[in-house]
Amino acid sequence: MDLFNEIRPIALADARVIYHPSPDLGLHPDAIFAALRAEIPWEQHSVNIHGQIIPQPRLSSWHGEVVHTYSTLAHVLVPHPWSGVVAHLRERVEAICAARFNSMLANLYRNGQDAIGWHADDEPELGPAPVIASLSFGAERGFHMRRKDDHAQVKRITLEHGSLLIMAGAMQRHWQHAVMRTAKPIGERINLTFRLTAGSEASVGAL
Ligand SMILES: O=C(O)CCC(=O)C(=O)O
Ligand SMILES: [Fe+2]
Repeated sequence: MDLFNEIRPIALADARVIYHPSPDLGLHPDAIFAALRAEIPWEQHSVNIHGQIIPQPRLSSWHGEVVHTYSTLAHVLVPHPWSGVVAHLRERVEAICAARFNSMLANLYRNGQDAIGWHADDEPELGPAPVIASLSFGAERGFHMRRKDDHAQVKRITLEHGSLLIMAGAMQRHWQHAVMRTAKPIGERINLTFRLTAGSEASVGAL
């Protein structure tokens, strides 16, 4: 059996979701984790909820060619240029997905208390049916999905060290996702989500 090509479609109505437990990323996942941990400039981002500045329960870093000015963010995020292992992974993931990505959000979940709440990556600049490629390294975490119009429809998968989750089709239109807090004593997890964002590429140089 060729483990690198073991691809598992996730059955989700009105969405296209594919899970690769061990895609060929050209480097061992342990080495990728160590390189990402050291190379990425991890930052504390905050959201502005009705004038209250709230730090996110994780560290993050934007990379690529697109400036993000999402309404909930408390500050404009100027992305870091592609470099090192991040640039390498972008090429590998583009080849595996046969898709182009110009933006990547990195998240560092320091322990089980770090999380990301229910949301969909449905910003207009991602388009109606974005392909989002999500790489996971380090501690395994549960990835929860629920249907936007029926929160009783839920699905949970485990994102393993070195895995790739591809979210496509109308996933972001019909489903939300989250990584919940856990009381389990677990270590660090790094997640990278590669996206293709329209619009603001030209403004990078202006900032
Ligand atoms: O950590 C994950 O697996 C998900 C991250 C996520 O949903 C996001 O950055 O939009
Ligand atoms: Fe997301």
